Amino acid sequence: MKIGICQIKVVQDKNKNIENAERMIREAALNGSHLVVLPEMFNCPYENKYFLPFAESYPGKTTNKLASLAKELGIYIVGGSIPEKDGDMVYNTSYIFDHHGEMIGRHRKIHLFDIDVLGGIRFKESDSLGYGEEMTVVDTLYGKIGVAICYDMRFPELMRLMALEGAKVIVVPAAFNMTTGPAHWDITLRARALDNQVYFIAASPSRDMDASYHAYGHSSIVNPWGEIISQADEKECIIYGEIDFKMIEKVRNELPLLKHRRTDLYTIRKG
Ligand SMILES: NC(=O)CCC(=O)C(=O)O
Repeated sequence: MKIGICQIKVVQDKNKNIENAERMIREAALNGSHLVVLPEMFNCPYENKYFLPFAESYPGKTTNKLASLAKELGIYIVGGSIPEKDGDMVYNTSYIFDHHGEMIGRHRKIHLFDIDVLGGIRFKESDSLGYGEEMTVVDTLYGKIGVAICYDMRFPELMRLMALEGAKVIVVPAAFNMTTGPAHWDITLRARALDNQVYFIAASPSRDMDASYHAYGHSSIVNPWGEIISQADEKECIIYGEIDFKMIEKVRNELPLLKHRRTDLYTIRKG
């Protein structure tokens, strides 16, 4: 399975963002991608004040475009994430489409990015967004794929549950920043891939120093041995990588971490 990650430059015009995503998805498909991945909030600047005005209910303009592209091009799309409106709530939501254009999964970000790093970044997603409540693992022709969004990847329990649920590939639309990105991006992706013996696919927007949030970029594909096999810099681009399912089995057989877990000891006992 060939993966294409579109590291999109997000602007303040939703239509332009959708057009740009379409252009890049078409290019990635033309170059042989079976699964195309977009970044977190790819149709909307990553700032609380934009989430509600850019939000749409399902089905909407953005998801209709993704569904029709998936069908026309015969590819799977993990549609980054967009602000999703549901009643009075807005969620940070990723829609997943199969090669027939059917929506096969929807992940609402479970862990909201509420942080305050002294001298660095402060962000409080929960000021404008609601919490997702479910893990997302979808069935594809290629096997099971887990989907989570950005800050979700910092929670090893969720990643492990997806692996135990059968995911061989974990896809994470994301948007780390210039405080945490240089310090934590590579190491987190590599650790999650290594711990769970999965391919780990992380998609970021490109960096725009004129925006209020400076995305780290560095969209990456990491193999189950923890090696980065493809990585972008900070600019708009598409990167590619092959998923070798035999390698997942080989690593899991040679180093049977998932089998060696001592689950009998992993419960905190009181008293
Ligand atoms: N959009 C996000 O969830 C950002 C997460 C992030 O930057 C981090 O350090 O975690």
